[in-house]
Amino acid sequence: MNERVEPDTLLRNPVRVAPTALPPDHPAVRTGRVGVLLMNLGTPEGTSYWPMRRYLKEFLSDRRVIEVPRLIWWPLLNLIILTKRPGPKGRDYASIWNNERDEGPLKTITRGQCEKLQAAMGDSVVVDWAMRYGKPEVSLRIQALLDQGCDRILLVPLYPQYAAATSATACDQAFKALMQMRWQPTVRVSPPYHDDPVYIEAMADSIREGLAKLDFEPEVILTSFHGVPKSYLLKGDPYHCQCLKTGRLIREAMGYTPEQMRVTFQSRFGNEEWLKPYTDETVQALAKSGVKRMAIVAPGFTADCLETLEELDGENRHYFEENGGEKYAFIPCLNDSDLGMRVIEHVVRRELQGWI
Ligand SMILES: C=CC1=C(C)c2cc3[nH]c(cc4nc(cc5[nH]c(cc1n2)c(C)c5CCC(=O)O)C(CCC(=O)O)=C4C)c(C)c3C=C
Ligand SMILES: [Fe+2]
Ligand SMILES: [Fe+2]
Repeated sequence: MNERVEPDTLLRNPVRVAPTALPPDHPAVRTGRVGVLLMNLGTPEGTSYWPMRRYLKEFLSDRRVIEVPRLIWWPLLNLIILTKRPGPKGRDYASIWNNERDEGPLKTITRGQCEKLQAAMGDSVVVDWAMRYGKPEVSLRIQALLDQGCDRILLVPLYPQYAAATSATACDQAFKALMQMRWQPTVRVSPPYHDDPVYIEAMADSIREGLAKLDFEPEVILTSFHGVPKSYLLKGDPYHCQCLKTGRLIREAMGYTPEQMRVTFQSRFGNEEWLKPYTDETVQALAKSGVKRMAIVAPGFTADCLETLEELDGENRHYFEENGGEKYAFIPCLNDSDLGMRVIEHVVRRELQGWI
């Protein structure tokens, strides 16, 4: 017999009964499942010129990231930046590339987080992951969750601190996909967790674990966050304040003085003033002032990526050593470690209350 689904059971656990409205595999059938979509920034598909250019073009065309008027930005981006930047940045990416999987570490780690979260949550939810720029696309992964019967979706921007340039643009991308839908799923967005005690404790534990592996005790530890232009702070973005609060809470949890553990901002781009103090300048100044042993950690990154592995573990290490520093340690991000998964699972379970 040709099995059918009763119209009123399309919403929950379709029961196969005598022929009525829709076949059970019709795309409109929703089975009342809950989806969780982990969203991170994105990474190029390859390290050669064209994949790098495509990635940078998508990223740097985002008005949430670059707020310079288009009339000025468009020629600058297309004529200069997209000609010059893909080459050297591609080489930087090649130095940290996961050759086994042929992908950036950000992808490998985010997939790992997704798989581990799915294992921890069991059948109660369907967990997936997507990238704001590049692949896997947010719109396709939302569709994949719908195809698996999800009628409620929790969007999880994987950024402890909120910034319009990261969390908001990831959500924009999800909402853009929802705009095309007749039957939208019900959506929740997980909030920033910059001061959540579970996150702060996980960071403190991870730093303790990192320090315990060293053959030296750092005189100074930097907590380095990705920067944004200072003008974003002045326009009301809470990112700067959230970073400072995270930095203070981690420092207090570890019992360091403000001299021993400091917040800095890295990865500046262009000539505008960005959030200060700059990580690279601080590293150089510390070495020049006679500091011989330092460590650096990046609490704002949920996964290791170009900005941590190449910039913090590579570039800044050289700055320190070139200027008289002797011992330098980079402490990895939480990634898909037990500590990292404790944080993600905590945030997800809290935001799913009432759904599962
Ligand atoms: C030019 C403006 C940029 C702003 C503003 C910005 C904010 C911002 N970015 C992250 C996290 C990441 N950024 C990464 C790489 C990266 N960032 C920018 C520019 C801005 N970021 C560029 C151009 C790049 C690509 C590399 C380069 O060309 O320099 C990454 C790494 C991705 C990877 O594949 O490894 C992350 C992660 C945050 C958290 C943030 C503001 C809060
Ligand atoms: Fe960035
Ligand atoms: Fe960088």
